[in-house]
Amino acid sequence: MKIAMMARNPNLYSHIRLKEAAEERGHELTIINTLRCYMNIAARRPEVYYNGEKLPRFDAVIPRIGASVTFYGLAVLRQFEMQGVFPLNESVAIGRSRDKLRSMQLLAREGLGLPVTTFAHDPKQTEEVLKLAGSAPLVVKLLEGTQGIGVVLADTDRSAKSVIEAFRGAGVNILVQEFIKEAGGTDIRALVVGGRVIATMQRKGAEGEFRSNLHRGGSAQAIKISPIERSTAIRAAKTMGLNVCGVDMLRANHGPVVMEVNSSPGLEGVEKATGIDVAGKIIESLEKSAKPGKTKTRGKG
Ligand SMILES: Nc1ncnc2c1ncn2[C@@H]1O[C@H](COP(=O)(O)OP(=O)(O)OP(=O)(O)O)[C@@H](O)[C@H]1O
Ligand SMILES: [Mg+2]
Ligand SMILES: [Mg+2]
Repeated sequence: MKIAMMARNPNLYSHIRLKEAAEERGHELTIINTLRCYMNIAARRPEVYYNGEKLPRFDAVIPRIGASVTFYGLAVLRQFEMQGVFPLNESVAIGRSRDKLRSMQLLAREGLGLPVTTFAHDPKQTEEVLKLAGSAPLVVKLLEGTQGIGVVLADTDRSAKSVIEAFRGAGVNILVQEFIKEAGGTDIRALVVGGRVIATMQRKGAEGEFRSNLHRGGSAQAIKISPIERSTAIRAAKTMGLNVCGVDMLRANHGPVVMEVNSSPGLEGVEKATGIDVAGKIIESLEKSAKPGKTKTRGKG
């Protein structure tokens, strides 16, 4: 196969591993800097240009679109989809997963376990939102945050109120969530590839930190998950329409709750913690589905 990987930094662990895994299996993988692509979107034959040249037709595209370049990255991905190139994850599914509020609404509709989550626009409703979410401790988080930045634990209703007001003052959208204390600063990341859970790890926050993100100093180890956790992860991936994703869950007293679904999961933490060749499994799943012209949406949404 001729595979394109949209990525800005070719030297990231995940990108190096995906390239290796593709080449080991006899494929050709070209890394394309997403932001350096340009295109004539009105052309009848959709093309993508790069470094002054028209890119050849690929059989598959692996989008690794960072949160900060979602908007442009998805436009480039759609252009590939319109050519019929099979995307590892479709643009619509990635777009959906980047919005926590939208994601949670879809997951709730499927009956998946979620932390109690509230949202309001008008600052006058702060008190009501707090009441709906239960009472402190509460987690206040940015709708489009990443790496744990913009996730705040408020120990009292008063501090919750001031955190909400501070975020509102900064003009950003937030969610207010019940704090799953019993998770004890850990969460579970299940890597779902092609409808199967292929690797699972537990992340634990640094001492005194409730956020388990590896970027915030957390550590990871392999873990076995329960059948309910497994089916929750698979259903979450399916609901989001993602072929490859990392489903993050918290172990609540009443069962697993989904926190978020990441469409470009990092491979370093999970491969090192589990010893599983996640990159290889991703390429293998691509081999099964990627035939030119097999994209379902062709960018239609
Ligand atoms: N409701 C909650 N109850 C308990 N802990 C929580 C809750 N929400 C978030 N956390 C902790 O904070 C961490 C960061 O939260 P979350 O994953 O929502 O943020 P993020 O910024 O999107 O991170 P990511 O880089 O994974 O996208 C979680 O991994 C979890 O450990
Ligand atoms: Mg996130
Ligand atoms: Mg997270």
